Amino acid sequence: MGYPPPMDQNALKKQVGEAALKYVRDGMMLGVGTGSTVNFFIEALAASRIQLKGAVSSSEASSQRLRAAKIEVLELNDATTCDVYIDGADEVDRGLRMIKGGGAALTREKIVAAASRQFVCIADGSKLVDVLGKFPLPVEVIPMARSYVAREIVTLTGGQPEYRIGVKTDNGNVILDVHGLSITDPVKLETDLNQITGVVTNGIFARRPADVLLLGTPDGVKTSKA
Ligand SMILES: O=C(CO)[C@H](O)[C@H](O)COP(=O)(O)O
Repeated sequence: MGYPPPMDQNALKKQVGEAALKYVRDGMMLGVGTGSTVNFFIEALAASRIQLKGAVSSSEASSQRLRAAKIEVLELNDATTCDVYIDGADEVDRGLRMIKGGGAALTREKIVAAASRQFVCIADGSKLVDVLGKFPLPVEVIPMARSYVAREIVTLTGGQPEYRIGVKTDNGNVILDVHGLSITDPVKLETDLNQITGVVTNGIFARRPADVLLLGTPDGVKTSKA
């Protein structure tokens, strides 16, 4: 005894979920992402006294949690822009570029991130990588184009696309997870994948990286800025 037990991944997610409150103020229009780290953020927000103008959500799942916390959820078309967007990541590099979409919400996440003035990424320390790509890259695809897009992805990247069976996105589409990538030029691959007909979008967030990264570590929250 004498040493505190190591913090588990959920404790680190909770830590950064709570730390993200520092970026949220009364009267803001808030963009809210998707996933277990964001769920901790929503819990912290619900327990706070912050009075938002409203929230724009990146998924039906987050909208439900926000409404349960009595936070008004608006359509992006009505909100126009968000002051801050808070979201997690599956991988993040030191340039604050990310892979996202493990929860299949990548397209709406990318849209809300694009329409937000500031993007604060919250992640536990295991998500930090030198090179993106160990986490299979999610690509949202129009269902009828699935096989065609998979073949094009093999030709373009040399990676192995795998159909995420049983998953339908909030937009009614399917997900291909691309294994075996080492993404040394994330902006180029993000752009090139989106040129394949039938791709809705892919989970590389490099053209619009995060502005701030809050990384949960056993030594506390580490903040990096772009
Ligand atoms: O991109 C996402 C959902 O599409 C999530 O941000 C990502 O999967 C991280 O999830 P978690 O916070 O549960 O680790």
